[in-house]
This record gives sequence, structure tokens and C-alpha cells, in this order.
Amino acid sequence: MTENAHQSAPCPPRPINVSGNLPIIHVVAAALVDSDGRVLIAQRPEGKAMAGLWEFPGGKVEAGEIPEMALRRELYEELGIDVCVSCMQPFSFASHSYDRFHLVMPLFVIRNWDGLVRPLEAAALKWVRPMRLGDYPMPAADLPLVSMLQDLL
Ligand SMILES: Nc1nc2c([nH]c(=O)n2[C@H]2C[C@H](O)[C@@H](COP(=O)(O)OP(=O)(O)OP(=O)(O)O)O2)c(=O)[nH]1
Ligand SMILES: [Mg+2]
Repeated sequence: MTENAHQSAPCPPRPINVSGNLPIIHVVAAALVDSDGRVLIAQRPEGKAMAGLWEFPGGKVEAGEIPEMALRRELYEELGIDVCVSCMQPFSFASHSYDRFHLVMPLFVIRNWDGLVRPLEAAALKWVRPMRLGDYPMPAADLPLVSMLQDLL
């Protein structure tokens, strides 16, 4: 142990596969926050992986895109809103091993956008008080992000 190593409580278990055999999927997602402090969640539609779960709107980053451009595109496709990249506040990220892939997903907090949100791809949309987010089943990768949002909002 080096002299300045810090000993504290043991790290809590985290579902992480360090074998290097999982493909990495880069996704970007948004916590849209309205003037009342509620957060938008979207229900994944039938036919998609994790159908029925509630998630932060967003999607896969395509080749050549920076995360902000991918998020702008996804929010237009999924919700019909226009968000300028300078209104995207980097908040936190998920790094989570699912059985078949490893997800890396930055989450941006967004409080300003143009247009009214519409469920263009989701089965449903809901504005939820941060403390009620736990009432909605979400993908495992999102759970630490939900706790962090509850601390922020
Ligand atoms: N958008 C989003 N995806 C999430 C969240 N949590 C989580 O594990 N995921 C996973 C689910 C999917 O495996 C992947 C994102 O896929 P997606 O279905 O949203 O991607 P996409 O919008 O580009 O849709 P598609 O064109 O691939 O159908 O990330 C989340 O909060 N938001
Ligand atoms: Mg999506």
C-alpha cells in the first residue's frame, strides 16, 4: 500500500464485467426538468428491448456524432423538441454491464427547449416528481442516476 492510500468503507458491489468480452454501446440521455421541478420519463414501446420500462429519453450515439449532437437528434426524433447544445448540462453517467453489452450513457440535465413534448416513439410520457421516480420500473443502469437526480432536484 502506498503511503497516501486512503482506507475507508469497502466499495459497494456494482454490476460491472471487467472481462473485456462485452461490446460497448454508447447511448446519450436527457433528464428534462420542467419549471415545477418534475422530470420527464418515457416508457419503452413494445417490440424494443426492455419494453415497458421507463427511461430517460435518448438513444444511441451514431458514428461521427458527439454526445450533444446525438442527443439533439434523438430528442427531436423521440419528442419533437429542439434543444440547443449549450442548454445541455452534463450531469453524470452510467457505466453498466448488462448480460450482452456494456452501456456507457452520459445523462444531461435540460431545463430549456423549444416545442411541446410529444410521445413520437414512446408508449407513454410522464412528468414525475424526483421523489416519485422510484414508482416507475427503470433499466438497472438508471438507478444510480435516479438517486443522484433526487439529490440535485
Ligand atoms: N434512451 C435510454 N436508453 C437507456 C436508458 N437506460 C438504459 O439502460 N438504456 C439502454 C436501453 C437500450 O439498450 C439502449 C438505448 O437504446 P434506444 O432504444 O433508446 O436507442 P435508440 O433510441 O437509438 O433506438 P433504436 O434506433 O436503436 O431503436 O440503452 C435510458 O435511461 N434511456
Ligand atoms: Mg431511444
